[in-house]
Amino acid sequence: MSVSTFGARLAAAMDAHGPLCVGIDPHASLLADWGLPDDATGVREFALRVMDAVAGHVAAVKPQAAFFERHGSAGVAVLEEVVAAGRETGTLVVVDAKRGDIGSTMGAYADAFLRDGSPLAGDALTVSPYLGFGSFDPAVDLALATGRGLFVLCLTSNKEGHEVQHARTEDGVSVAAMVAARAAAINADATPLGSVGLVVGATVGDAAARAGVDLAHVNGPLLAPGVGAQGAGTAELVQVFGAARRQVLASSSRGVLRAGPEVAALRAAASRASAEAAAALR
Ligand SMILES: O=c1ccn([C@@H]2O[C@H](COP(=O)(O)O)[C@@H](O)[C@H]2O)c(=O)[nH]1
Repeated sequence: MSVSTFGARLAAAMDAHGPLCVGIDPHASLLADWGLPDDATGVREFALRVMDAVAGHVAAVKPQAAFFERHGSAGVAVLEEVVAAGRETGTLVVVDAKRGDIGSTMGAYADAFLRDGSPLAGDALTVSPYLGFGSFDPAVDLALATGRGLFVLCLTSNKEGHEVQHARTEDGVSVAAMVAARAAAINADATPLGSVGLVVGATVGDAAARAGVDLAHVNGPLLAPGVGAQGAGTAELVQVFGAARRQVLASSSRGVLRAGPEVAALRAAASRASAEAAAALR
């Protein structure tokens, strides 16, 4: 039986719902604003309410694992419920756990986040390439075999990212350009979109050009955090992505979540953010 690829499913979801991913980041401060306790029961109410509001209305959701893990096993169990809710509602789930380790350990992370039947396996996982791109070959292999995807950190939205990402390898190319080229090689023959994407912050300005990263040739999705709370909007999306804009999945967490706790208000905020991203990227 052939599996549909993550790239194909994401392209279809963006065509159907627009290019927005809503981040599910149950910050302690947001739990307080929503009148919820800062424990796993509060996180559960928060996360499932966001799913109620946006599932079926946006292309994807992106639970940030850290905000679930900080509540221990009960929090991780809530993350599993979010993954299950995505599966039940047909909403793509990008688990933002930024895993990266030596290959033998990466195989265990791949089992946890990418293997069929694992309760933490959504549709895609964020990974860190700073132990070497080849170190997560086990994750690439399992993602491609199971129709899942990866988003590899390339040009991150934080101001410190350039220290590593613009550094030059011994071949004289930037680390970010090397990461992008390796993803492009894996995606080379994929249509309509490959399944190994990059994380490129919507806040990075002209960083892709400065680092020699050819975003349009990655042939994979570009996850763009930084929209909303970190200051990026329509103009920044246009500036950062240019000719690569059709590949972009813009991501906003607090920018949408601050509209809660009412489901209708959350849905309206997501819909506004989605329309703005679409205007910039289509
Ligand atoms: O470069 C990156 C990579 C990941 N993130 C994550 O995205 C969200 C952003 O949240 P906002 O509330 O919309 O600022 C968060 O989970 C980060 O860990 C990122 O911001 N930048």
